[in-house]
Amino acid sequence: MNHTQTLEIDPQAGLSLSGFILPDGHALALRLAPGTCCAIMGPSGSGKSLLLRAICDLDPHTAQVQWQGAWQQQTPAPQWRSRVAYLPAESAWWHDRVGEHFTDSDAAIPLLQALHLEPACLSWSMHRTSSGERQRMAIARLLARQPQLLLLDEPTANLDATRTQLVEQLFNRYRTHHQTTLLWITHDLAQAKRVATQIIELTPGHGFREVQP
Ligand SMILES: Nc1ncnc2c1ncn2[C@@H]1O[C@H](COP(=O)(O)OP(=O)(O)OP(=O)(O)O)[C@@H](O)[C@H]1O
Repeated sequence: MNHTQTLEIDPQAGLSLSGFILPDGHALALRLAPGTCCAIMGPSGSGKSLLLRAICDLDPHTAQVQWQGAWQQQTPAPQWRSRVAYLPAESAWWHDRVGEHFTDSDAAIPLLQALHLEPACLSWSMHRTSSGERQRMAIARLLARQPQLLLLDEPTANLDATRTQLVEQLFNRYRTHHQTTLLWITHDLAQAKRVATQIIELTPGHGFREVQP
C-alpha cells in the first residue's frame, strides 16, 4: 500500500465516498458536509455495517473515501482511525474496571452525566454493568476522544425510550457544537427523522435511495 506520511486537512471539505459496492452489486456514492448527520437505513444484510467499516478503514474495500481533503488510501491507517470514530453495534471492553477504558476521566465525566451515569461508575467492575450501561459508556468513551467524523452502528439499540432520547440529544449537541459529521445506522424511521439532515435507505436489488428527512 502506498501510504504517505503527510496529511493536508481542509475542515470544510467534509466526507466524500464513491464506488462503494453494496452486497447487491450496486455502487453507492455520498457526500456529507461538516455538521450534517446522514441516517443509513435498510434491511438486515443490506450492507450498512460494511459501509461504516469501509469508511473507518477496518475492512479491505474498493471505494474511494476522502475526509477533510485527505484520501483514505494515502493516509496511514492509525492516523485515519484517530480522526474517525466508529461505534460498533457491540462495544468491546478488555479491562476489569470501567475507568481503565477511559484515557481522560475529566473529559468523560460530563459525558457520562449527560447519559445519566454517575461518575462513580468509573470504579465499577465491568462484570456488573448492564448492556444499556455499557452502550452509554461506549458513547461517552467515543465522544471523550473528540472525534470529527462519527460512524454509529445502531447506537440506541439496547436502550429504553428515555435513554434513547438522552443519546440523541447528546449527539445532536455534539454535532452542532463541533460541526461534526455523523453517519447513523438505524432501523427506526422516526429516529432517522429526529436525528438526521439526510436519510439514505439501502434497497437490496436496487442499490439505494434518498428519503426525505
Ligand atoms: N467479513 C465479511 N465477509 C463476507 N461477508 C460479510 C462480511 N461481513 C459481512 N458480510 C456479509 O455482508 C452482508 C452485509 O452485512 P452488514 O453487516 O453490512 O449488514 P447490515 O445491513 O449491517 O445488517 P444488520 O441490520 O443485520 O446489522 C451480509 O450478508 C453479511 O453476511
